[in-house]
Amino acid sequence: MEERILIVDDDITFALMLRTWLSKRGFGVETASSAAAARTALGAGAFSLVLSDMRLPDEDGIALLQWMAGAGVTAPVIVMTSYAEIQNAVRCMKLGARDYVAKPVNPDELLKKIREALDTPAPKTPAAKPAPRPAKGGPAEALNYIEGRSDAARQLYEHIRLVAPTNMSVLVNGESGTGKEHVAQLVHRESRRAGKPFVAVDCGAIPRELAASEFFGHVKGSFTGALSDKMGAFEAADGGTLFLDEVGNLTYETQVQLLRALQERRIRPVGSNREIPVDIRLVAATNEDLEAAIARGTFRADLYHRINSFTLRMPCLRQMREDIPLYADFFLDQANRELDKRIVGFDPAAAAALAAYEWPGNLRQLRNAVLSATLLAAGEYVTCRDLPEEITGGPAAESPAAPLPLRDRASEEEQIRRALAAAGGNKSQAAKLLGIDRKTLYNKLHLYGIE
Ligand SMILES: Nc1ncnc2c1ncn2[C@@H]1O[C@H](COP(=O)(O)OP(=O)(O)OP(=O)(O)O)[C@@H](O)[C@H]1O
Repeated sequence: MEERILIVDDDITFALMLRTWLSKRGFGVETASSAAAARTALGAGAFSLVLSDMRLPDEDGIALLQWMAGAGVTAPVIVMTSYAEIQNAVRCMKLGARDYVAKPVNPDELLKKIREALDTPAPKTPAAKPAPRPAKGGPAEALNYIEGRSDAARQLYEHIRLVAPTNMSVLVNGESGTGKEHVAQLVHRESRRAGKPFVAVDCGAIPRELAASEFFGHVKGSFTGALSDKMGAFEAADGGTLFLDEVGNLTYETQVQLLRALQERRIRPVGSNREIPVDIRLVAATNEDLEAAIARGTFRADLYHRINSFTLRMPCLRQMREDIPLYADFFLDQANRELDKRIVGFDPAAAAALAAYEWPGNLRQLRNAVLSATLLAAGEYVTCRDLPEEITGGPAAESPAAPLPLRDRASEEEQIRRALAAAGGNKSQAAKLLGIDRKTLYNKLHLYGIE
């Protein structure tokens, strides 16, 4: 019998992604977007495990745990929580949660914890069922990205999920570093071709004279240097997805050849007279305005229409400002793992500098900035000193443009202490960082007894 997991999270996109990912690993998965829906689902069917977010729209994870204990639901619970809420996760563990994972979720870690929870019977469970091993895990790549929560990001992922299951050719259009290749892979993973190959060709990197061979293959001896038979990208992607990156860089001649192959659904390797039928779904990416290229006469209109049954427009990072902290935390987590460091977060000034910057290099630039800052950070937090100068506005400009919001009383004291530390004890500077005037800061210092 398959193991059934209930995911409780009001972030529907994330829950669906997790459901797909876990289903592919052999679990039966259901989702609930509120504590009330979770109670209904738990009441209606047996689950082997519950994976619940800490914050739910109607109640928190703690209340759900208490209800489960009262209702005699013994399935182990793993809570998902942000770094800021680790304290609550600890409370959940005291209330009987089996484990917790930090969001953004690291898929390998999550799978490991799920398996551990399923393999170790709960102390009070009298007859734990023998757990059949879930299907073997696929590449960890599957969750190696995070979905933004801004309107622009939500709309992108909504469109991806609509177009992915179809056979339509997709053009991914956006600035460099916005994650076009990631999106192309996601379209593949969420399609019916997911079990088949995903073959990426960087159209900007193929020498003109080798393009035909790269796409269609060649037979030995067909040209100087063709030392053996070679399979082309079309044939390699048969049944799956062919991803043409930087499609605007194709020469006119190659565009004609591609168009023919796409129309006829057959290819002929260079030097061969054998035609091979191919079944591919095309995803192409570009950071160029292809319509302008058509107007200039450098890109064929007929090929454009072939590769562009549907356009996915990638928002640039500055259009998703509210997602910057989310991505920054995600990249920090990646960097901590990669560099074996334990940096907890960004100090207020660094966080504000990240939020205010324009990010011409988009997610790639943010990832690189966070990676190098993680390497440089000497304390617990990334500070402005650790960030590249173009982001902080130079070594002297430690004060960011955007003020830091003060949220609730619990976090306020901590924010104030961090702002003071970031400002080297200078109260005017700290007040500026916090977006409050000096007098208010003095009042608050008095209130919290901060010297
Ligand atoms: N949603 C995401 N979550 C986490 N990381 C991401 C996401 N999207 C992109 N990245 C990271 O940003 C970097 C750039 O992504 P990618 O190569 O897909 O961009 P691109 O738009 O194809 O860039 P280019 O046009 O320059 O080829 C990658 O290192 C990737 O890891």
